[in-house]
Amino acid sequence: MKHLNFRNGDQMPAIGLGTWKAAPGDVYKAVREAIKIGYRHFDCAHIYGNEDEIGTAFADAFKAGEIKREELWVTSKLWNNSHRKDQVEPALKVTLKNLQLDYLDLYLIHWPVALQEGIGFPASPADFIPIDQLPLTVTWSGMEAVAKQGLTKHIGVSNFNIKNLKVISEGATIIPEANQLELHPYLQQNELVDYCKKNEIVVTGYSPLGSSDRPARLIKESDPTLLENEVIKQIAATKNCSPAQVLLSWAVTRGTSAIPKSVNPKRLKENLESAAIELSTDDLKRIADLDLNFRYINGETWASPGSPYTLEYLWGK
Ligand SMILES: NC(=O)C1=CN([C@@H]2O[C@H](COP(=O)(O)OP(=O)(O)OC[C@H]3O[C@@H](n4cnc5c(N)ncnc54)[C@H](OP(=O)(O)O)[C@@H]3O)[C@@H](O)[C@H]2O)C=CC1
Ligand SMILES: O=C1CO[C@H](CO)[C@@H](O)[C@@H]1O
Repeated sequence: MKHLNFRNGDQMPAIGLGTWKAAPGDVYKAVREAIKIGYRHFDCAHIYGNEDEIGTAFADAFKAGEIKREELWVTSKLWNNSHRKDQVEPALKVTLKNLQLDYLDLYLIHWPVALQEGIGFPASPADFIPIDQLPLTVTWSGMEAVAKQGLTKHIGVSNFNIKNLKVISEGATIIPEANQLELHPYLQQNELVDYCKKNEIVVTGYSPLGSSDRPARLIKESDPTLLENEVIKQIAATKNCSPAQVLLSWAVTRGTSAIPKSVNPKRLKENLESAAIELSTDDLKRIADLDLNFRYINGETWASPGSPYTLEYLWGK
């Protein structure tokens, strides 16, 4: 298994298991199966609503002697309604309790967007807290505090552009160690990925298969999804592998991690094995040409009418 190195030398497995939309009942089985076949990296979040079931799967795998805690890499994320400094530790403790763990390997600020306490998703502009009232630096100081207490080994962010990374890095005692972004051939984000690499910020790509269990497609209904893209399919045919494996191999080849979600045993195996697939310079050139700057997770929830947040704030330079 390929790994990505953190600044202190800790290593995160390049392919992890995504758990968003993995339904109750399914996610327990998927995590147990994933551990059995060799997954060592799990991507979780409080907002996915299934951390308790994932925790039971971890606990049962430990009890069965299949794996030890220190052999796993577990990531979770702070939801947007807990951005005050004093909310970070209680939020992380809820996640640890649900996951039945003493510490996380990586804790991320899920979005650079603050919501009022208790709000899961905004229903009106009053549900937001404007960024000048609760700056990202305040949330980051809460993240530094939980890292210093040992509740998480590493801290980072998700959905941060270069500007927001610079905001929290200035004056920080721990420079962000990781950034989780939407990344796939239709959204390559080269400038942001390069910035992270130069600053030793480990990059994880989410929705690497185009989040195909969501209704979002491309600009037009007739456009192919990533898994149906002709170039991806042609490359897959030459390697006798699946389109998903080409997408995941591309992610790992460019030095990023990828966290495909699956609850299907055959696809779990296929995805884990993708890191062994070698892409040629010509394959990489053809995939580079597919970039459309197209987002499956477009951030519109946070930039709804009357919101203090805009798409330019989220995705601009
Ligand atoms: N930080 C953030 O803001 C975000 C983080 N994430 C994280 O990233 C993870 C992955 O992204 P996600 O949006 O779930 O979507 P993915 O791009 O991982 O796509 C998941 C879909 O692809 C299917 N699939 C899985 N493997 C294969 C395969 N080999 N061939 C064909 N289809 C396949 C799955 O179905 P099946 O399960 O039936 O196999 C599911 O329908 C999330 O689960 C979450 O952990 C996602 C979005 C935002
Ligand atoms: O990780 C993600 C998937 O789930 C959330 C919504 O339920 C998204 O907001 C988020 O980016």
